[in-house]
Amino acid sequence: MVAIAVRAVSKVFGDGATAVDRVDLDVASGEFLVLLGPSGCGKSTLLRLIGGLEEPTRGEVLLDGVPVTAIPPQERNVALVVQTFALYPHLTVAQNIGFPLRAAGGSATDVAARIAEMARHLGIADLLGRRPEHLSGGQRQRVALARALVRRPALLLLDEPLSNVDAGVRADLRGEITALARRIGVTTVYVTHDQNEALSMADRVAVLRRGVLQQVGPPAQVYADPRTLFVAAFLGTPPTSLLEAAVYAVNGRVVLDLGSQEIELPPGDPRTAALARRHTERVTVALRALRPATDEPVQLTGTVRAVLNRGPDVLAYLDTGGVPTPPQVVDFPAAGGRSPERTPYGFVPAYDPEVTGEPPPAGEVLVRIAAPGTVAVGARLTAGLDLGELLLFDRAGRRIGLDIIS
Ligand SMILES: Nc1ncnc2c1ncn2[C@@H]1O[C@H](COP(=O)(O)OP(=O)(O)OP(=O)(O)O)[C@@H](O)[C@H]1O
Repeated sequence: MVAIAVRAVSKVFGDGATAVDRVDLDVASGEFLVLLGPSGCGKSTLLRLIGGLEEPTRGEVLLDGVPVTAIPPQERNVALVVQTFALYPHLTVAQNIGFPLRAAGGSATDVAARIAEMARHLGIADLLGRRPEHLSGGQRQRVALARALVRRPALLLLDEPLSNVDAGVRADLRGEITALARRIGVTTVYVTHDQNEALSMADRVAVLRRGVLQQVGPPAQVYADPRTLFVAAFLGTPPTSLLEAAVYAVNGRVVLDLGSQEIELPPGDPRTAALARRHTERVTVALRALRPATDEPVQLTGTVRAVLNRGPDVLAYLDTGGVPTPPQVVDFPAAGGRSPERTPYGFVPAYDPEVTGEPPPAGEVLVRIAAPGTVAVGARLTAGLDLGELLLFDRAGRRIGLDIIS
């Protein structure tokens, strides 16, 4: 096992594209770290930089304190498995798994024992005589993992290894990979764009956007306590609802005006001081799926626009009449919006001057209704709001009041 230190690493490709932008990251020995982010955010490039397969333009990567570029490839003891891992078609499963050991001059007995051990770990002992063409996608990735791990690498790098595998098998393999990495003791960096995969597998998850590291932490923490609007929007099943609000903060009263409804923060809410400085500003309110109202002091009412039955629950798409922030979280301050209008509190919010054009569709929040409950399209529905779970972001996508909360 090896500890990874990424120090102020940037990677700029020949065409000028910055794939990785001043990333600092530490991965402890034996840790399972997942790099998460949308397509093109630099995950694979960062993984390759960690493995020493790419050289940083600036900064350096150290494995157990030694810069990787200083270590010859054959001595790096790094194994990489990618999405479409090529097995040798003319070799059997056993020969494929044993290939790296034979290439390194291992004895026949030792090679056979290690093949049997890896095959047992990955549940493919009955496939050893088959050729890759007679394997399913999931079985092939098991063989690829066995071949990567048979050399007992100190560092395992996995680049979307399950994206070509059927959904059911993928769920099984997620659990097996994390259990196996822990059992055999290998530091693992796993790349995915799938938040569920990341949250279910990682000891810690590192979220990347456009080459910039947004946040690193245990899955539950990154989910519950996102530092940026991007992280809040990227993590959420069902998707996080994002609404625009104008801040009214006068005489100790703090109201988030959503257009047709409002959320008033109670006196003493830890975010009050931060919001008091933002009177008349426009902020983004991020809401994870709500529940039908019971006796919460703050509630949102709307018309049910669509209903999605998901088995264990029903998801209602509630039109609250508010203004949405685009879910893809475009670069601020260019987010879509509406023409400036006075709020009921008598001020014109500080909207971005460049915003013009059509008013966006009305803001929608998702309400999760426990099965077997249901709700009709067109019905009025009131959702309850837990203010402790309300996330607020400024126009640069930074969390408001985080300094107070954390
Ligand atoms: N060899 C290369 N030459 C030029 N640009 C590259 C090269 N490799 C990656 N890039 C660019 O760097 C950026 C990051 O790419 P990278 O493959 O690391 O992203 P990713 O998050 O892994 O995406 P995906 O999930 O789609 O694989 C992209 O804009 C990509 O086009």
